[in-house]
Amino acid sequence: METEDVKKMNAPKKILIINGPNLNMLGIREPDLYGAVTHEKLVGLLANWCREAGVGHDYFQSNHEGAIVDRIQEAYFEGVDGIVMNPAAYTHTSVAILDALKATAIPTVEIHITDVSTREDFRRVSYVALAAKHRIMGHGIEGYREAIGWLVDYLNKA
Ligand SMILES: O=C1C[C@@](O)(C(=O)O)C[C@@H](O)[C@@H]1O
Repeated sequence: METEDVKKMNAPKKILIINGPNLNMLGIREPDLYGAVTHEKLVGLLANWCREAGVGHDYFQSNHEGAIVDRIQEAYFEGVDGIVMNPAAYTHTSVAILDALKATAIPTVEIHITDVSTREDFRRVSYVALAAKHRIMGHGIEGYREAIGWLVDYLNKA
């Protein structure tokens, strides 16, 4: 078999993008911090960026911790190759989401629109970071594009 064929066989096929609580309010929510791009617009951008990166994707947004845990577990049984995740407020509180990421061992990139390291003290703690392969923060919506690119590169090399 040619090297190019092996590369294609091993290329990541599908990633899951998860947005946590209140990210469905993008465009309305504190635009000075989170910008003017609406959630609907972001969903379209994510689809474009995944297409550009040559990877399929599913998108999931929830305001509920358990629903996010369920979705991560489902991703494992579906054979999803990687996760891009903005856990939003659950970043700073959720042992359950950390445990789901550890249980499934799906390579995950954590992304935040704002730079959580320069905001309130409680935002400096990230449980998800303990399982994430990479973190991107403070690059606005563009951070999602970087996260997709980073994950696809990582999966291609893995
Ligand atoms: O909801 C969010 C969004 C956020 O994850 C971000 O994308 O900057 C930062 C979190 O602290 C906050 O709770």
